[in-house]
Parts: sequence; C-alpha cells; structure tokens
Amino acid sequence: MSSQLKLVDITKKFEANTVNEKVALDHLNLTVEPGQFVTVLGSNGSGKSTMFNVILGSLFPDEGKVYLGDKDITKLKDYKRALNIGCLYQNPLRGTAPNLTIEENLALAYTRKASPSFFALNKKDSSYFREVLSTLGMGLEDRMKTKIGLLSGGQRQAASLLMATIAEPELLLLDEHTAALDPGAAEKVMALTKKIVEENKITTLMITHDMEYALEYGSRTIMLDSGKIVMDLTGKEREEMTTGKLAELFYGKAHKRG
Ligand SMILES: Nc1ncnc2c1ncn2[C@@H]1O[C@H](COP(=O)(O)OP(=O)(O)OP(=O)(O)O)[C@@H](O)[C@H]1O
Repeated sequence: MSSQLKLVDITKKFEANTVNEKVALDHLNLTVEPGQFVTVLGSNGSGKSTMFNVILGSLFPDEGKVYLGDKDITKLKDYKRALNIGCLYQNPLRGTAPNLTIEENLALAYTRKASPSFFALNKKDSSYFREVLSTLGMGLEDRMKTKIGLLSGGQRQAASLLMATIAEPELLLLDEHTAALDPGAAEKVMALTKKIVEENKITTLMITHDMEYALEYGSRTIMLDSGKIVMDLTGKEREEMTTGKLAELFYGKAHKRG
C-alpha cells in the first residue's frame, strides 16, 4: 500500500556551531501524495542525499517532522522503517548480497516483511519468483540459481528494483539508480522502473542528474538548492518545460551559489 510522504520544516546542519557549519536542509517542506512519482534535481551539495537519509532514518533532522502515511516516523530507527521503504542506489553492488543467488536475494527481500504465514510461504516459492523475474524480460527467470554478483550492472539493477518493490513498500527512493549503467541498460532499467512504479502505484522519489529523465518520468519535478525546494513543477507547467529551459534554471541556481 502506497503512502503519503510528508516532510515538515526539516532542518539538518552538519558540524553545527563550528566554523565549518553547513546547513544541508533548510526548513524544507515537501508533501508527496500516495502513488505520486516525483523526480528530484539539484546540483552537487544541494541536499538531495541528506533529504533521502532523513527519510530513511540514517540521519535524524535537527528540526522538523517526517510522516509516512499517518505515522510520525521522525524518530523511528532506520532498520524499522526499512521494512516500508524500498531504496536503490547508483552502485548496483549496494543493496544485494553478491554471494547469494537471485532466488535467495528475492526470498530475503520478500520474507523480510511478510509474516511467516502459510500465505507468505506459499507466495515466496520459486514459481512466484520465476513469474516476477520474467516480467523483466531479461531471461533472469532461467538463471535463478546464479549468484547475483555475476550479473551485469543492468541486470543487477533490474533485480534490485524487484527486490526493493517485491514486498510492496509504502515508498520507493531511487538515488541515481541508472547513472552507473551504459545508455542501453539505463534505458531498460528506467522503462522497468516506470512499469513497476505505475503498475503498483508506489509513491516514488527519484534523484537524477539527467534533465530528460527528470521531465520524462513521473508527474512532478522538484529542484533543490541550498537545502530548499526552489522549483516544483506539475501539470501544464511541467508539460511545457523543456530540457533547455530546465538546464538554464539548474545552472542559474548552481552558478549563483557557487
Ligand atoms: N556527513 C557530513 N558532514 C559534513 N557535511 C556534510 C555531510 N553530509 C553532507 N554534508 C554537506 O551537506 C551539504 C548537502 O550534501 P548532500 O550530500 O545532501 O548533497 P547532494 O545534493 O546529495 O549532492 P550530490 O549530488 O553531490 O550527491 C553539502 O554541502 C555537503 O558537503
């Protein structure tokens, strides 16, 4: 079940009260509706990763609240919220166990959340995984006993995407998850991302440095600068936005800061 994500007045400082103090998030507010797919732009150091870390609970904000659905998760430990938040990173090596097979990795991801009920045991069997893997169209359903570390980057990101979504998370965070792939593999993983996110209506935030991806995928684009949301595009305004205009805005912000 997808949930609403709400960040209320989030501030996060590093090395507070020192000469090196850095305000990474500055009274940031963001509400993402259930099932909404939001692309996130922002130059290096604008606060994107810090925002994700605050959502994941690997960092706690100095001020502000984080809500997932109707739950205040601001102080919830990261491993507890990990059950409800799927995450994918740029590095295809992150988030999977390389020495376990595709099947074992999927079983881990799936049963991590499911209660050990008859229903769960029934669903996690090989035929279910085979069926899910076949939806990727990469032939991985015939390689279920292959160690996941032996797959190509693109195959591995596709498998990771399945792992991140197989337990039906309330929220999916994608942190430049295609940036390390060659263009062909990146396109394939993006097409899969769109399919999985739209079919399952998962609330999703995707960080990207690719202006085309930012406008092509999802239904909303936000831009961070100095820890704040400085642009929030939806509807007609987004439809009429071009990558050229977006790049101008983007480099305008980065230039002013820098
Ligand atoms: N652990 C830390 N200690 C000190 N400063 C930090 C730490 N983490 C982040 N920062 C600073 O906070 C600011 C925001 O960093 P953040 O990593 O969130 O940016 P980003 O938008 O994800 O950048 P990138 O695109 O390079 O990943 C930067 O100025 C960064 O140097």
